[in-house]
Amino acid sequence: MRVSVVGLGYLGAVHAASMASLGHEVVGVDVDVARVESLALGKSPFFEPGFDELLARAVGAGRLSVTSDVAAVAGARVHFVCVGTPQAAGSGAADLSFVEAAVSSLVPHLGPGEVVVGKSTVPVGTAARLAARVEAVGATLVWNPEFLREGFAVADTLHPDRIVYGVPDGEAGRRAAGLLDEVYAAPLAEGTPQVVTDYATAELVKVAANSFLATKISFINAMAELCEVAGGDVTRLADAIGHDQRIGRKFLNAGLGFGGGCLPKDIRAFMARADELGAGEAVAFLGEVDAINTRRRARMVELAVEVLGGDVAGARVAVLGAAFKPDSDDVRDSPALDVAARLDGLGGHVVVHDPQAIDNARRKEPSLAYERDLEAALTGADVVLVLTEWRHYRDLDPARAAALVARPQVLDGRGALDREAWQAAGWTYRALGRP
Ligand SMILES: NC(=O)c1ccc[n+]([C@@H]2O[C@H](COP(=O)([O-])OP(=O)(O)OC[C@H]3O[C@@H](n4cnc5c(N)ncnc54)[C@H](O)[C@@H]3O)[C@@H](O)[C@H]2O)c1
Ligand SMILES: O=c1ccn([C@@H]2O[C@H](COP(=O)(O)OP(=O)(O)O[C@H]3O[C@H](CO)[C@@H](O)[C@H](O)[C@H]3O)[C@@H](O)[C@H]2O)c(=O)[nH]1
Repeated sequence: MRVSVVGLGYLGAVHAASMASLGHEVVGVDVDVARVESLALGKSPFFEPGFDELLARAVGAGRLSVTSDVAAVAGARVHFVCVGTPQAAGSGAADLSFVEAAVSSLVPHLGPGEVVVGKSTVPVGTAARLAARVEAVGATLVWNPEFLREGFAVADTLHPDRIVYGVPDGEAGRRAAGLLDEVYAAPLAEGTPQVVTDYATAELVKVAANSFLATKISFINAMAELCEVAGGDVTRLADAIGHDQRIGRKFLNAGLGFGGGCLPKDIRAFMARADELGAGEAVAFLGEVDAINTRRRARMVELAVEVLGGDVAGARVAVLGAAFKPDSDDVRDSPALDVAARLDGLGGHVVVHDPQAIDNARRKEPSLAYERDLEAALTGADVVLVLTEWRHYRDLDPARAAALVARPQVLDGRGALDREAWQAAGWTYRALGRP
């Protein structure tokens, strides 16, 4: 089927190439001309495992074309809206200007019976508000939130845990859902659970899922705070409670907490929207989830100051990791980069290493020093902070690393290292939530 994808960022570009890999004829549209030029050549503008190959195949086979001219969407039967919904400047609310602009640009090119599919994460009530504009030209709006994780984006798109549609009542909604079923025929044939619901529920499913994940992470980080004052070990605690099938071990990794372009801004936007609806109390706990999360960053800085004898000024600080999570080059609200910047602000000579995110990190924090070679980053360090759990850091040989640094002191912000092995190699090992 001919489909269009408007907005080709981490979500949209992967969605477009994935739809092409399912055999659809895809036209991708983005207002960022440099991004369009790169994608049109089959070159990914960001790092995402498996995406380069998928993109090159889709473009090479002629199944994916990319343009900045939205008129090219004409003739597609399904149009996916994948533009950003960042946190608005000066408030926690979502900035919907990109979604508004994308829908406005699409409407003049829509025909009767076509379907506009919102995939961006939006505050509840957005779809109902946008639907009239789409329906005015005889098309139908479906809200189909996306749950992919960066680092696993291709697999999550092609083999999702579930597919959720928010559709309007009646025949138009049923027809639109049927057309979208044709696009997603392959994952549906694999038995992917499907939930078809109203717009509000579909929008809420997305922010509820991210709120739950954020809460689970902050819960274990709150336990880490308790472990720190009481002398417990949060890793053992997480293992023990995670054995309970009702709790589960996933998303109980204590450490520097959550960052990225989704969880932080989504819980803030949820609180802002709930306030507007007069239901702020229902999700007020998310304020605590956010506060616990940011306290972890401050605690990591304290720990660095402590092991440096009370003063960071002049010390060489090796920060391993800039991306908000491994297998991504995304530095949006990255806890690692935040801690690096705070230590730089205290006068430390901070050198940041990351296998993929240095260019993005440099754009965001230009005053930090960056080093692409891991051994060079470690050389002469007074303290080493592991802030993103890349495999490269897990695989470090602690004896070899000890020979490079000035002082063998390591702070494991992600529970990434084998504590016993590092201690055996002469390192002073400290971690959040562990004795
Ligand atoms: N990144 C993820 O892992 C992920 C997962 C699930 C949901 N989401 C949601 O998906 C949405 C997109 O997130 P992202 O991470 O891909 O953002 P992003 O910033 O990486 O990409 C957004 C893209 O939209 C383009 N754009 C903006 N306005 C446009 C317009 N009017 N027409 C065409 N293109 C336009 C931008 O140039 C950019 O390339 C957000 O709502 C986000 O919350 C993201
Ligand atoms: O036990 C854990 C798990 C994760 N994190 C951190 O939490 C953040 C988010 O991780 P993750 O959820 O894996 O990455 P995202 O790619 O941001 O994905 C989330 O946000 C997306 C955008 O909405 C959703 O689609 C996904 O389902 C949701 O997991 C990262 O900083 C991780 O380091 C922890 O600190 N401890």
